[in-house]
Amino acid sequence: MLNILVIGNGQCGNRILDSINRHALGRGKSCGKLARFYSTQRFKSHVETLALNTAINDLKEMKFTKAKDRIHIEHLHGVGANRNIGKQVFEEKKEIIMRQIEERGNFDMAFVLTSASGGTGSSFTPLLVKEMKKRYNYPVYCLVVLPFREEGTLYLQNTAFSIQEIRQSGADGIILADNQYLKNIGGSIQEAYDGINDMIAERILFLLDALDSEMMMVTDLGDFQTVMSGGAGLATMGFFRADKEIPIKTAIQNSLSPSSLLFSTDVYEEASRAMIVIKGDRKYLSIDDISTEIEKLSGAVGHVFKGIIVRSSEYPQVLSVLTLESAREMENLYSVAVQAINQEKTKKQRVEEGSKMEKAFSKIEGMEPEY
Ligand SMILES: Nc1nc2c(ncn2[C@@H]2O[C@H](COP(=O)(O)OP(=O)(O)OP(=O)(O)O)[C@@H](O)[C@H]2O)c(=O)[nH]1
Repeated sequence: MLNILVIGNGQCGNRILDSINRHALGRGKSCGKLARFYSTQRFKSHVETLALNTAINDLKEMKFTKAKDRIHIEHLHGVGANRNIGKQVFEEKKEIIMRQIEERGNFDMAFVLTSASGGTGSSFTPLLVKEMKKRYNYPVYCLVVLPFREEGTLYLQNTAFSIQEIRQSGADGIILADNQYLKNIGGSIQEAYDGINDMIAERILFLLDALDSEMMMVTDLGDFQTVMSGGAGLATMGFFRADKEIPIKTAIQNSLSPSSLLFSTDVYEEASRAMIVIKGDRKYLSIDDISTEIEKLSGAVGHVFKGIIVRSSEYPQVLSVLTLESAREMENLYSVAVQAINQEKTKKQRVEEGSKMEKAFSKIEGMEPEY
């Protein structure tokens, strides 16, 4: 049995964590508010979850995460997308935060979930990972959500710096999920968030289940670590669940298709290593067909680990984890972020030079109101 820690930082991280807990409780979206009080989690592994946030309202909004796992790091009502304040708060509250992790015992692996663009999650995550890697010797993976590109200059510049800092923090890999890429999920913004969070939760839970299952063909934590250490330290995940009998080759291809991935990439061009885990009834899992399809992928990618879990009377499900040696979409994002940083810099300089407003204000210097 694996011991796994999942931490959600900031609002986005908290919400994805809550979605993971909801799925783990086996609950549908309509589940009542009180579920957390009488349900026990149905993880096979021993999974501890921890939500950290400076904004108490974000923590209160969580429905499926136990109160003892929602930790308020006091600082007004969030850090307002200011990563410098976020970093300062983390340093001030570091021991309180690390004690929460310490109290939860020892782990085989940890995930840290966050948005790249907000203030709290994106500034806490690199510092937290750095601290965890200093104190513990288990791998720490980050799942990082990229912003909608139209969310503004501050979010774009935060993204550029936070991803760079997470890469330098000692994290054992970064799994990317891109709001912009996934936004065609449709509906209102809240529905899009819920849909994206569910996609991420489903993939993470499948992965945890796979790493801790009896397999006909085995992929384990070691294989996952090898996959994640490949490429440029960036990865993404795909998932496909068949709702009827379909050829296993098609199910594998579907898990690698654009509509299944969390981040825009052509896996045959940009992936560096992969892990494919297939689950389903034995009668759907032709080993020959699986091998042919996996060989096609390894021909393009390099090394592909494959795992097969037999679950009677289940249609095939396929999870793909792919590390990337290049990521064109990330390069585009950094170009846009550089423009955003320059735009902010120019604005700041204009304010500092401040001439126009300062001149206007100074006109009344030394004067008194006359009545
Ligand atoms: N996928 C997804 N993205 C979200 C969700 N909530 C917020 N975001 C994205 O997260 C980014 C903002 O980061 P937050 O996590 O809200 O910020 P925070 O870490 O709480 O930081 P502060 O509010 O600045 O203290 C934006 O790009 C949002 O689009 C969510 O539930 N799901």
